Amino acid sequence: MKRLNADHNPRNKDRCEGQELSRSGEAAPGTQTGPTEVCRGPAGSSMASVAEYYAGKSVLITGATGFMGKVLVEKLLRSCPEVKALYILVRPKAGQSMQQRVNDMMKCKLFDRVREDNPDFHQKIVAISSELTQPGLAISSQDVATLTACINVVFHCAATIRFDEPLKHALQLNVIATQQLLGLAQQMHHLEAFIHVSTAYANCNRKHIDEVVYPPPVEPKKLIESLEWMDDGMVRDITPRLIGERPNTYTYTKALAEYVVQQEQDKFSIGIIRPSIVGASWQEPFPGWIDNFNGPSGVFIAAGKGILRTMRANNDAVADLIPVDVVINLTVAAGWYTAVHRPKTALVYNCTTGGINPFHWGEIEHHVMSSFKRNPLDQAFRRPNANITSNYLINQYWILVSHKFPAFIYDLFLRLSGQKPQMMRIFNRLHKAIGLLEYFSSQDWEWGSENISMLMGQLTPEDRKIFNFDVRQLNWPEYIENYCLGTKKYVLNEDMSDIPAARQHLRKLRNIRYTFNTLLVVFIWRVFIARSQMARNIWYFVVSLCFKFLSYFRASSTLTN
Ligand SMILES: CCCCCCCCCCCCCCCCCC(=O)SCCNC(=O)CCNC(=O)[C@H](O)C(C)(C)COP(=O)(O)OP(=O)(O)OC[C@H]1O[C@@H](n2cnc3c(N)ncnc32)[C@H](O)[C@@H]1OP(=O)(O)O
Ligand SMILES: NC(=O)C1=CN([C@@H]2O[C@H](COP(=O)(O)OP(=O)(O)OC[C@H]3O[C@@H](n4cnc5c(N)ncnc54)[C@H](OP(=O)(O)O)[C@@H]3O)[C@@H](O)[C@H]2O)C=CC1
Repeated sequence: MKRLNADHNPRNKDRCEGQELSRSGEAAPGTQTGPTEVCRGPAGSSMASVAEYYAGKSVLITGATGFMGKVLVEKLLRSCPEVKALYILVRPKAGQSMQQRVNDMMKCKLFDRVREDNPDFHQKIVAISSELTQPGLAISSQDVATLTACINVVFHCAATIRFDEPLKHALQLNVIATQQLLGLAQQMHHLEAFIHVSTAYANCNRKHIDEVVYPPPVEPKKLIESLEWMDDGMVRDITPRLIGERPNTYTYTKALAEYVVQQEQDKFSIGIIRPSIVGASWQEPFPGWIDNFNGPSGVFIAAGKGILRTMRANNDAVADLIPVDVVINLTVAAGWYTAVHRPKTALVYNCTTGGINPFHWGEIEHHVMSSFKRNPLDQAFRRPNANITSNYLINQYWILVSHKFPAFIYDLFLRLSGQKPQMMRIFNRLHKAIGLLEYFSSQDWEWGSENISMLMGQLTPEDRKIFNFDVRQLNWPEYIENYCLGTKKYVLNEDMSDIPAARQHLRKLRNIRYTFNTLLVVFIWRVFIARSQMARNIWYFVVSLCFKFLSYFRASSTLTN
């Protein structure tokens, strides 16, 4: 471990020696953040509660229109009501101007509680036009001047989270844009904390992951320079060699980004948050809030609609889901801690559940299925009945029997009735998506969580409740139930009052299945009987046995009367 010369920087003058809270030693010298040393900030500031700290502060958020960014904006407005302003970097998209997008975002149900507390909450949100893939993040010089003059805390959430992103694009957004944002942060006169949102899977090539920044797979600067002159075809060809044991360009570029962020730890105080698989909210602002198909949500929905019947996953592997509100509470608290205590080196927080309150994919399957049977989704294709298996061949068999065959029959029916076939197309997309997720559901990892415990210990009892990230209290079955309901209400926008009709629909599907199965058995049997003497003999034997039993039963009941 090399202690970096934080005190060479005038901004770090009042950093002081602190007590050691955790020690982990695997990373290479000069690249690891541990042991995590903390130090007291200026007298009095360490006594401030989280909300007191954010009072009067200006905060910059990237990725505020995304899943986690929105929850972060909401939480800061609701639980730190004295925050001065939230500057959010937003780009125009899909024919909508930046302002239209921000207006739509603020109308979202997620903000209902904030709206109740403060109907004028939108006045605190300042949208700044920015395209992160452009030079200078495409922020106007006037906006740069505003940001450098007033920002106290930066939360960097923006990223491409697609698993199939071409390397050049993933690098552009996840690494180069991060570098540019760090450049902007350096110019900020009053910056107190820079919080970077990474992923717990940035180092998924390791089995045990400590709260340290590991050596990058390649020096980011060199990679950026090399990719500059390569055309897309060349980059595509060398991507598998570059990403090595990592499953995709997403985890690879997130690992590089962590390193790039850590390189700036001498210049300002940094925190790196590493959430695992972020799911619907647990408690805040209400249980079950979710607004996208990413990660497990798409899988749950596909299973709830009866489309997904089989997937490769290990029943006994830990499903490291983490509720979005837990991640955001930790992020806000880490912002407070980083600003107030000014750690000498970037502190990494592994925001995971597996080591603290483990739950397994097999259990997830059970609870998701029973939840969707109790509260079905509208117009299910078949009755929800998904099974996970770690066996490749068994999975392939069920894909053929339970995915491809029904899709073929359904598309045939659509064709015959003059409609456009669609089921095969849906299944092809589903297979692509689950194929990309299987890596994460087929194995498990261990994450160290000393910094999380340390942070929890630093909060006042009141803050521990307001910014709760103690997942020991998480009741998984209840959480999964609310998660499934959340996908129904907020992702699919289905009406809860239609649940009785959805149940009726499932009963209809069950009856269709029973009828179909009975007809199939009768048909096969008839074909068999017509062709085989042995089958006929068995059939006569069974029928005569039934008759004998009936006559015996009749005779014995006549005698007793
Ligand atoms: C009950 C059984 C129990 C099962 C248990 C097993 C569950 C396993 C779950 C494992 C999750 C592991 C996640 C690991 C997360 C790593 C953590 C992070 O840092 S990173 C954070 C995590 N990052 C991610 O999760 C990113 C993963 N997603 C991707 O990379 C891309 O979306 C894509 C490659 C899958 C499809 O690309 P492309 O073909 O260009 O198409 P589009 O993108 O345009 O979408 C097309 C359609 O598909 C829809 N849909 C989307 N996702 C899913 C899904 N998962 N599923 C189903 N559907 C999905 C989408 O809504 C759309 O529908 P529609 O509007 O047309 O109707
Ligand atoms: N979701 C998960 O399971 C996990 C997420 N994370 C991390 O959390 C962070 C947030 O993830 P999440 O909220 O789920 O992701 P989303 O995809 O929901 O949000 C991504 C955000 O980044 C913005 N963005 C993307 N490209 C650009 C661009 N070129 N210019 C400006 N803004 C851009 C998006 O803006 P726009 O709306 O304009 O597209 C959006 O606001 C990411 O860093 C991710 O790596 C970590 C672990 C798990």
